[in-house]
Amino acid sequence: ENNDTQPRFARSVVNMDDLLNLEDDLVTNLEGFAQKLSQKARTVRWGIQLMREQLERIKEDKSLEFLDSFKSYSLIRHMQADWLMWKQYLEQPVILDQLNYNGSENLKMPLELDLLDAAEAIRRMQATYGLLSNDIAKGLLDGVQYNSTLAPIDCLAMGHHLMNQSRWTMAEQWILAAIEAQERKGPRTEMMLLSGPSKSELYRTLAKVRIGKRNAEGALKAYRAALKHSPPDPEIFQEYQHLKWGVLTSSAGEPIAEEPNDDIEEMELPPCCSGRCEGPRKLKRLYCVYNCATAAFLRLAPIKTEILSIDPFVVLLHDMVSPKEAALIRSSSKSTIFPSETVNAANDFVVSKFRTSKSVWLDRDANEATVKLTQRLADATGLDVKHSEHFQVINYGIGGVFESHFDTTLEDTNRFVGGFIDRIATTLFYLNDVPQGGATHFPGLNITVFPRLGAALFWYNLDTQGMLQVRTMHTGCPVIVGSKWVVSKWIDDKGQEFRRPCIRSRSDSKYLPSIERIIL
Ligand SMILES: O=C(O)CCC(=O)C(=O)O
Ligand SMILES: [Fe+2]
Repeated sequence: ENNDTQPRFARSVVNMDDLLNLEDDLVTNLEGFAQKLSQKARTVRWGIQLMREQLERIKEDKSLEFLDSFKSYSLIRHMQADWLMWKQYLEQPVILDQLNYNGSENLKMPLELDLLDAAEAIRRMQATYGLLSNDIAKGLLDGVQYNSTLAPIDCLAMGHHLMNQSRWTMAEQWILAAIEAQERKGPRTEMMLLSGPSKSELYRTLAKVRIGKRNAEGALKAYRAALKHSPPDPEIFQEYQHLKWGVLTSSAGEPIAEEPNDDIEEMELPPCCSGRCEGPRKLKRLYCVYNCATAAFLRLAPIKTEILSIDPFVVLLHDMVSPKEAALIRSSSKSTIFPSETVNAANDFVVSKFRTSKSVWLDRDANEATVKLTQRLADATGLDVKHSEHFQVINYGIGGVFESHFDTTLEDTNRFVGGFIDRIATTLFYLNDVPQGGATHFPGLNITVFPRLGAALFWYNLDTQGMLQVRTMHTGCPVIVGSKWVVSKWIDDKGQEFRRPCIRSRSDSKYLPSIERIIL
């Protein structure tokens, strides 16, 4: 993908202000244009009135034969010259002032690619949480009713997006939602003035989707509805007739693309982003401790530590980031944050659909907050955080996800050769509450952690012999409402040899100076 220089509006919330400002400028600009148009219309109307009066005065004379020579002169002059002036005036276009998008960084319009990003995000969110199109259109998201709805044109556009992918079943849901939205007479959009969609267009699209689904009966029914709602439309009628004859002669048109399998597995999203799944979970009950063991300072200020799993070791550390620190980190990365990249098979960094977020690296001295976080993490984990990567600030926008993955970079067999460094542990600091969705989920552990401002999720990717713990596979679940800000910190295996030495069995783990000692 060579779209790496595009703003990718859907992938973060940081550019939404730019978009709102741009929309504001565009509307103001259009208002200026409308003013010029009304000015012109006023001039024309006034001209009409003056000419009418003139005409009445002339006609007041009983008969045209008595028209005096001055009046005749005046009429001829007017008709010969003034109408030319009018013609010129009327033909002169009213110009819409050009906004300078191309030149300016903050005046970028969303592209087709952005709409694609946004529509894909909604499709993924729907598949992950099992949301029905009509519920979304009515503002009912995973059981929560919001005071906002989608317009018919929004639903129709989702339908078109899915039709392009031959996802007929979902497309049909969206077109039906569009029809319902149309009937609901909810908030109106200005496009109703220019391009509808009309009822007949919606039903015609429904017919096309049903042809895609090979549901000829349903398609005919939709065509009949389209015809009922439109003035006689030969094009629709012809489509209807074609289908009818095609059905009667049982050669239902050209072959149609197979519908792709909308399995969540195919999208590598786990089935339980909602956190409401039954399933094996080793730790049946909440298990909390005050950690005052991994640093002397913690005897004064122990860290509330929630143990989520023992093997692999996963904990949720509380009060690791203050609201002020979180705000500082967010604001200091807003201008530098960029579409996140992942490494592909050819080892290139690419903007991918597996990770729809924006991110930026901050080193430990970037600001007061990163300095504090570094110290707190060292205290909380007992690890040597000098051996770690920079902080990575991540923001997810519409339906933002990070599909299931491991954080490690090496194969087990390469981990101890050539001086390569791998990520022994991961920390995710949550910088805000996410109103809905956006959990970090471990499919292999049935653990779903919803972001809470200030909490930090910590786990070991490698076991005490340096091997990958396969159950540390994890997912950044789609954000449903709001946005999600996290900071990740990956800790190197190299450099922790004395803090978390290689040991053969768990019973030896009492010799670990690192955080695992809190469970002993
Ligand atoms: O955002 C999340 O919850 C997961 C992030 C993650 O897995 C990563 O950055 O490696
Ligand atoms: Fe990760």
